[in-house]
Amino acid sequence: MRVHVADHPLVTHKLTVLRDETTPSPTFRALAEELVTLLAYEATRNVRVSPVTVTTPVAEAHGLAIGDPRPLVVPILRAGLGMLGGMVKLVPTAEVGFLGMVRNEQTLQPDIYAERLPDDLANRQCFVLDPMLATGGSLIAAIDFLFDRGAVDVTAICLIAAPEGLEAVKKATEGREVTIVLGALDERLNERGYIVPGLGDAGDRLYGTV
Ligand SMILES: O=P(O)(O)OC[C@H]1O[C@H](OP(=O)(O)OP(=O)(O)O)[C@H](O)[C@@H]1O
Ligand SMILES: O=c1cc[nH]c(=O)[nH]1
Ligand SMILES: [Mg+2]
Repeated sequence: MRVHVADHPLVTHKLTVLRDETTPSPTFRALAEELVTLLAYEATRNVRVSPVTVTTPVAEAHGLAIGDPRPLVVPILRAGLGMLGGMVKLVPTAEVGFLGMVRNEQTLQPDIYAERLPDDLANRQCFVLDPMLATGGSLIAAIDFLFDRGAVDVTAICLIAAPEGLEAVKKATEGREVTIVLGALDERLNERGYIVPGLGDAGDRLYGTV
């Protein structure tokens, strides 16, 4: 598993405002989109491309086009939806599929309650969006789901992760082509499975639920 933790003042600045409990939902939503755009730059480093030639007003230019089949972007509902706009801004030709997941706050086990993805993901590159990687249970379930459908590699973009969750994902995905791109790797999980210092419940903060 490849892990990349962004080390850039713009990312850290935006994350700092996102973490602040006084930041209201509209600002939180705007920042989540901006952050994913910055992280997507690294996450798409190995996106499949094919060579193309275009004609400029001066000469022929050899370049690249985002590959065929198109990458599949999968936001994990609810909170991952807050990252979708930023991702498709950067990769507008991507296909988008959805996975609805909720973590049982007593057992901390994830449950998949909705799915709208292509049946066959053979040979597809997938980009999973979820702001929080806490115990890792949700991301492991999402990655398993995509590989079971035939995906060949999965890159997850998360704004904040806990070391315990990152380790769990690493163990669970051994031997598979998995990349995790993070805005920050925080200190730990608390006794309720929340990331410390984290930002609280990302879904609630995005959508104003209290
Ligand atoms: O790593 P884990 O311990 O599995 O926790 C992380 C998950 O928890 C949050 O979703 P939540 O279940 O709160 O659903 P929501 O997006 O609808 O708020 C978050 O967006 C992740 O999907
Ligand atoms: O810190 C956490 C843990 C799980 N889900 C969240 O939204 N935040
Ligand atoms: Mg939530």
